[in-house]
Amino acid sequence: MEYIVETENLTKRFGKELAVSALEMRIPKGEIYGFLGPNGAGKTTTIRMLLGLMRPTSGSIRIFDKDLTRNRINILKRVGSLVENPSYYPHLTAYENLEALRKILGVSKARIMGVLKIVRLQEVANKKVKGFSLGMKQRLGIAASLLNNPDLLILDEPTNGLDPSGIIEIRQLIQRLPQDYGMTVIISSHLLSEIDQMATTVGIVSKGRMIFQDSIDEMRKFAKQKVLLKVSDSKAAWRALLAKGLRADLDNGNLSLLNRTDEKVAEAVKYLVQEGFSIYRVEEEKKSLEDVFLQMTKEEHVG
Ligand SMILES: Nc1ncnc2c1ncn2[C@@H]1O[C@H](COP(=O)(O)OP(=O)(O)OP(=O)(O)O)[C@@H](O)[C@H]1O
Repeated sequence: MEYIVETENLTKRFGKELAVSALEMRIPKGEIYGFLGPNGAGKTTTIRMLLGLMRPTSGSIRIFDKDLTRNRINILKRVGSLVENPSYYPHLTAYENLEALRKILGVSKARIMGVLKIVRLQEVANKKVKGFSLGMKQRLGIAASLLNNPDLLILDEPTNGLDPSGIIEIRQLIQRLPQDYGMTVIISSHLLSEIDQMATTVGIVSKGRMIFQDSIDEMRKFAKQKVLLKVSDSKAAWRALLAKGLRADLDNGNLSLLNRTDEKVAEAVKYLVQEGFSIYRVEEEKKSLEDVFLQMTKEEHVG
């Protein structure tokens, strides 16, 4: 497999504290790599090392199959990044802000409208940034990170502080990048729900260590959610569902459906009602990243 990013034993210490510990990151080409972990897990430290902003205590980083320390400038020319909240000139327009960066990067003027289109800000290109919502500012930050037409895009918590519609906009924008532009994307987050529908590969860090690295489908097996049913007689209802061939679980008196498709849930509910059960609640079990961690640390899985 062709890896765009490959780290060996990547380690960073701050005094006695081990912020990143023997990380073996493997990011295949064209993937959206969700880099997940709770606050303080070491995501930002790892990203800073990938961007050559911080030296590893030990270990090595290969990007585009070249060693980062020896080919720093050539590698970073092909990398775009958005780390921390970007700063803008609020009294300048979106276009003018990008123009200032364009000159530094030495890319063509045409690229400015190109990246504004990608992030769907072309219509407000000539509006001052001070009137922008947080979501628009984040999109402008992504536009800036795309100016040099990178092969690898690294976004550190780009959805931080955004409302749900802002998160969806960023998601839709990022999802198109590998297909439309051949990019590989790293996106870090402390929220599984944000990464869940965007990433194709996932790396999960906890206390500086990689505790899981595999495809999103493999991760979903761990994070499998259920539909919980609150019914009048859960044990009898469970038996009835099984007898009907519907997959269900009874755990401490709590009944849940294992097949979450709309059709199967509707079928189960309809059947139980027909059989005379009262249904008080049908709800989706929400698993937090912490729940998934707990499960994963029990069965360590680094693919
Ligand atoms: N410059 C620094 N000096 C000392 N300790 C640091 C430094 N930067 C990070 N750390 C420590 O390293 C650990 C990992 O921090 P890091 O910021 O990489 O985590 P994170 O996963 O990105 O979390 P967050 O989402 O909160 O940014 C933390 O315990 C943090 O306190």
